[in-house]
Amino acid sequence: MSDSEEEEGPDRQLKLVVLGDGTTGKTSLAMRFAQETFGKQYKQTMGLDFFLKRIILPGNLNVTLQVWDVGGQTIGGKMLDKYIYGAQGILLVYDITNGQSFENLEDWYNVVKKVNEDSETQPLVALVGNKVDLEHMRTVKVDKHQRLCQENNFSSHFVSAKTGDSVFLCFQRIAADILGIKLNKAELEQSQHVVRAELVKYPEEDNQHHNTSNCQSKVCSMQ
Ligand SMILES: Nc1nc2c(ncn2[C@@H]2O[C@H](COP(=O)(O)OP(=O)(O)OP(=O)(O)O)[C@@H](O)[C@H]2O)c(=O)[nH]1
Repeated sequence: MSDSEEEEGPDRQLKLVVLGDGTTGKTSLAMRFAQETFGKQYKQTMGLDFFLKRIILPGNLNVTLQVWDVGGQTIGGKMLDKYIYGAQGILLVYDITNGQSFENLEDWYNVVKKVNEDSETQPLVALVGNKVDLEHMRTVKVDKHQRLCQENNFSSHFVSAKTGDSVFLCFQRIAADILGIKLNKAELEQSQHVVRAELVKYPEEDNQHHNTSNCQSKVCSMQ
């Protein structure tokens, strides 16, 4: 074995399937994780999209995450079972501002259970509340989320695909849990994404207006 091989260690592949209602932000989450981008424009996923991302877990373990981003409209369709089959991890995603998307996770989870009913190994299931940047519009109480996790032994995550808040951490924790690796506090903190505030740029003439006496509250806004 060469030095570089020794340093890098063996590669592992994990299949993670992202499920949940349309517009909860599944594609945005996968794109934020795999490509560090976010698009405000909604484009419905027809069927399935794939994303690949290689991460390194403690012990120099290289893990390639295959993220299967399943369109919200596939529930009840013929292909869904096939997409879920063989997954080591399932992300059940809802939008914290949309109560129905939380309630509907029961249907998604029922499909997961059905697909795995004869399987010896069960996938790890993560409950992911997305859009925490819209905390002021939250309709799904944190208590409800925690209860569902406890009742079903789900791992618990709150993220924002928009700001990137806790997105890498979410995937890293899921991969580590599947592989039975413990992340220490420093590793967890390192993965916490610093939330970036966007500066609102006013047109030139507006700037003059804002540079007057009451400018303090208007020049810099956070979105
Ligand atoms: N504010 C906010 N908007 C988000 C966030 N994540 C996604 N969105 C927006 O929500 C809309 C839907 O996002 P998608 O990622 O396409 O949702 P999806 O779950 O993949 O939808 P389907 O393809 O229909 O299953 C888009 O307009 C996104 O820009 C988030 O964290 N915060």
